[in-house]
Amino acid sequence: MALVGVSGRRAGCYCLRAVRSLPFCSPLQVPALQLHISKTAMGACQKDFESAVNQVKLLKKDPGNEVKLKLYALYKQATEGACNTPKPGLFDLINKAKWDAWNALGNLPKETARQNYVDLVSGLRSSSDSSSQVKPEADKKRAGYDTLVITSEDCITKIMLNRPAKKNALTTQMYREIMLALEAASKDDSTITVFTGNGDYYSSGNDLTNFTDIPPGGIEEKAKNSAILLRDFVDCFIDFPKPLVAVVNGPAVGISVTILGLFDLVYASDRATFHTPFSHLGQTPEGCSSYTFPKIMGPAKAVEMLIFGKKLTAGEAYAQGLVTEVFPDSTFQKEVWTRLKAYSKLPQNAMHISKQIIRNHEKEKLHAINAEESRILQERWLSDECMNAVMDFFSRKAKL
Ligand SMILES: CCCC/C=C/CC(=O)SCCNC(=O)CCNC(=O)[C@H](O)C(C)(C)COP(=O)(O)OP(=O)(O)OC[C@H]1O[C@@H](n2cnc3c(N)ncnc32)[C@H](O)[C@@H]1OP(=O)(O)O
Repeated sequence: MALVGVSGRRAGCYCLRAVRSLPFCSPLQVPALQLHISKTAMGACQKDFESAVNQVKLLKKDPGNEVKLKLYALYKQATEGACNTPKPGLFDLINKAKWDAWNALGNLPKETARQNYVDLVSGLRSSSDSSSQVKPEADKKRAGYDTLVITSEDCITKIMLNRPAKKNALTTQMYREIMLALEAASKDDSTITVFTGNGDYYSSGNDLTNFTDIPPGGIEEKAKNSAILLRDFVDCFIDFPKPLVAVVNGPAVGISVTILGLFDLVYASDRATFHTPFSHLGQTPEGCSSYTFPKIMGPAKAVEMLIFGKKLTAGEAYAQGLVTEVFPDSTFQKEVWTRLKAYSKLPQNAMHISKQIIRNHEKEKLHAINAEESRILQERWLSDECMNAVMDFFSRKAKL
């Protein structure tokens, strides 16, 4: 089984740009996914799986590169199991994107991968079938994401973190899906892109179970991979070309707070709090916050947050310039979305060019800071301080 005929373009956020250049030659086929069923793909839903593989070739509409990558990864997982090939080189963009997508599935069982593949194709078929009908300009949920709900309406693409039972803690898969979603949003018709959380939390930050899934190369390899993931993830925010808005519906922790310094608007419910307990976790700042926070709120207040882990209320975060505006929780959604819908009607090009003027001169510096923060964290994650903090969380001794 092979993915064939792919070609790449040069890129900064290389993983995602590689996805962009996955080819789609004919509107009636998915030639990048010329799949042959492997004999290893046995099991309860084998027939459904084979049928789904065939249906992919008959899709009327290009499902988009992120979905194609997802299909590729699920197919490989279903037929060969966990990613077992060496990681392609840094500049082998296409193969690295494919490898990353497959590797992100970790130890997902083959049967689950088969089922997920079947479900994904079924979703694609129904959206492909219905897209040939006349449709109102309706809210369209994007297929191909397990941890996010992505919709586009009124020229706004909304990326909603969707693990409410886990307080929207960010798993490895979620980081990858967010990067894919940002890449797609940078190219879609929307004017602005919005992040928010489903449920009572905006996000509880990095999912601490990310530290428990240790690869064969041991914890050093885990730390190295995590540092690369972190750097790539934050790079996508630094480079994002359209106005980026955070609709902070509830408490925010860790990396979900630090990257707010890279957003263009931050609207918060008065229920939201902002907490970066890095020292408590034996960790250090990321998301460029070691630079953006002192710049936004002054060094004294930044130190209180980033070194001493002071949790800010929404009102305090507003007073310190991290938040643009705070709304009462009871009217938060209504007020914010009314505002954003009005903003989204402003001339798109003017807004995007203004963002470039405001942000571009700092991009190089931000990338360097991101690389340095990620490098330092790679070491921190191997420290006793950090490992003990993670173990404390799982033994329920510690809570923020
Ligand atoms: C690769 C890139 C790395 C980037 C690094 C970033 C650094 C950071 O983001 S540091 C911040 C890490 N986050 C935390 O330390 C938060 C840990 N969570 C908590 O302290 C608490 O869960 C909470 C204060 C957020 C909420 O407490 P509450 O009592 O309301 O709810 P819980 O019962 O604790 O949570 C429900 C459910 O969700 C699980 N969960 C919540 N947050 C996380 C998390 N960050 N990682 C893993 N799991 C989390 C929690 O365990 C519960 O699960 P169960 O229902 O299965 O017990």
